[in-house]
Amino acid sequence: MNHAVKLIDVSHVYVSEQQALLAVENIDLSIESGEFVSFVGPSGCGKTTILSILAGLIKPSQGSVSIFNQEISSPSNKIGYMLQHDYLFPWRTILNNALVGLDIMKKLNAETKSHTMYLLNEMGLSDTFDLYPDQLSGGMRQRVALVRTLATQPDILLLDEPFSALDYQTKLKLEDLVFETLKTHNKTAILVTHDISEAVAMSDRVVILNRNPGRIHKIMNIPDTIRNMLPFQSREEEDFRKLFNEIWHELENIEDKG
Ligand SMILES: Nc1ncnc2c1ncn2[C@@H]1O[C@H](COP(=O)(O)OP(=O)(O)OP(=O)(O)O)[C@@H](O)[C@H]1O
Repeated sequence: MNHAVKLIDVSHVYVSEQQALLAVENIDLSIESGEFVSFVGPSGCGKTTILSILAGLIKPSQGSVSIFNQEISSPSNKIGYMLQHDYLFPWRTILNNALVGLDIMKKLNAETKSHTMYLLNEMGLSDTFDLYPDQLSGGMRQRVALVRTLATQPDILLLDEPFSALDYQTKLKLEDLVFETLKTHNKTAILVTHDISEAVAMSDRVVILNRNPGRIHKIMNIPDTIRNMLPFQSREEEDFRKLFNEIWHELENIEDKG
C-alpha cells in the first residue's frame, strides 16, 4: 500500500526543568496518498504536537514516522504547513509573498514563478499581484497563504486551524475552495480543527483524540454521500447531522472523563 504518512507507536514527552509531560502516546495511524484526514479533540490532546512531529519540527520520544515509506528525521520538502495566522510579510507584494517559500528553498525560476501566478489566478487573486497584504481582506490573505504553501508543490499539506480566524461566510467559501484545490492536485491533507462540521464536511476520515495523554480514541469513516460533495453542500445531507452528533457525543464523553 502506498502510504503518504505512517505513524507507528509514536509517543512524545516534553521535558523541562520542572516536569516531564507525556503529550501523545502510542499513536498508530496510516494515511493513504490523496486522503484527507482531520484531527479533532479537546484542547491539549496533542493535535499540534502530532503535526509538528509530521513536519519534522520535533522528533518523537518514541516510535517512527514515515513519509512515502521513508522515515523522516528532519523537515521534509514533501510537506507544506499552513497555519491559523497567514504570516504574510507586510513589505512584500502579494506575488512576492506567494513566492517566498520557493525563494527560501532556492527553487525560484521562471517555471515555478509561472506556476505560482497560475495558482493565484486559480484562487481568484489575479488582480492582487502588486498589492500589499494590508490591502486584502482576511479571506484573501488566507488564500495567498494557501498559494504560498502549494507553490513549493508539497505532496502533503498540514492544515492547523487555517480557517478559524475568518468570519463564518468566508470560512465556508474557503473550505470549498481548499477542498476542490486539494482534490484537483491530488494532495494528501491533515487538518486540525475544533469545528466538528468542518471536519465532517472536508474529510475522508476523522480521528478523535483523547487527552492526558493524547491518544487515538476513535476513527470515524465519512460515507461517500458526504465525501463526494463539496463541503458546503454536504452539510445538507442526513448522514452529516448523524455523524456530527456521534462525534459530538464522543467528545462530550472525553470532556466528562476530563
Ligand atoms: N513546547 C512545549 N513544552 C511543554 N509542553 C508542551 C509544549 N507544547 C505543548 N505542550 C503540552 O503538550 C500537550 C499537548 O499540546 P498540543 O499543543 O499539542 O495540544 P492541542 O491539541 O494542539 O491543543 P489546542 O487544541 O489547545 O491547540 C498539552 O498539555 C501542552 O500543554
